[in-house]
Amino acid sequence: MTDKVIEVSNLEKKFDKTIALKKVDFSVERGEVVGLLGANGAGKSTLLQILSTLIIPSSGEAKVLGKNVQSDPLYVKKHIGLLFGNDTGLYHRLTAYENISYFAEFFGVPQSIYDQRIKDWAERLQLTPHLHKPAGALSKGNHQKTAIIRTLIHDPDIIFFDEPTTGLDISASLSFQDLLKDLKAEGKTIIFSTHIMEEVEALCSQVIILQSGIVSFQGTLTKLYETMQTNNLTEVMRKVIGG
Ligand SMILES: Nc1ncnc2c1ncn2[C@@H]1O[C@H](COP(=O)(O)OP(=O)(O)OP(=O)(O)O)[C@@H](O)[C@H]1O
Repeated sequence: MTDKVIEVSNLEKKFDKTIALKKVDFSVERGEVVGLLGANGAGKSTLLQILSTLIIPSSGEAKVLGKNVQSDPLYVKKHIGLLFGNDTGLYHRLTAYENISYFAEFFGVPQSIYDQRIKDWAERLQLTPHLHKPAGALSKGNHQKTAIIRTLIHDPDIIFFDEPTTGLDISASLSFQDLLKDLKAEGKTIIFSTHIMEEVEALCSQVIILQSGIVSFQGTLTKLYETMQTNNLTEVMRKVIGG
């Protein structure tokens, strides 16, 4: 039996005259890691923002864990983690630790549990020496690592990452990839947008390609390679989005 945890049907989003998403249909099963690909402006962030209840669609429907994102936003918010690469939303005067623990308490995570999670993940992402510095004084990469831990601290079932490795160095990016593999092994469902093809090849069981707001492909990488008659993802994306 399939267990569809994300269902999107006929979804559209317009910003004045700009059509950001057009008749978008897809579903994601529990435990999938999905790479969301497309050129700048293709609609990736818009789609993730609708799934995260941050903006409302113009028409159509999006469901997360069987709940409509518009009619049940609180339920959806409780069960998702989200991170937007260009806007971490951290409080600059609070330390990295305080930013994460504030969020954990908001979600009712007991201190003994969140302390252990912060300790483990900070170690993995090489953030430990910076945990007690104000977020405003952190480098871009350490800021992003703090936001990654904050995204995961309430142990969400579904995780949306919009360009999560923005600002991370190679070592931290690889640690992040390992973290994603562990989350996948725990059965989490993850959708992440990225322009880094190596991340997609290393992590994704499925890919969704958006072109000018339209889903032009959804399926496994194997299927994508067969369709495009090459097993080089960068080549595929060059053909699909040009340049
Ligand atoms: N708040 C907004 N107001 C007006 N137009 C918007 C708004 N948000 C997005 N758009 C437009 O919607 C389209 C899709 O943008 P979106 O940010 O979803 O693309 P993206 O695929 O995430 O791009 P990138 O790879 O550059 O992050 C673009 O034409 C963008 O200019």
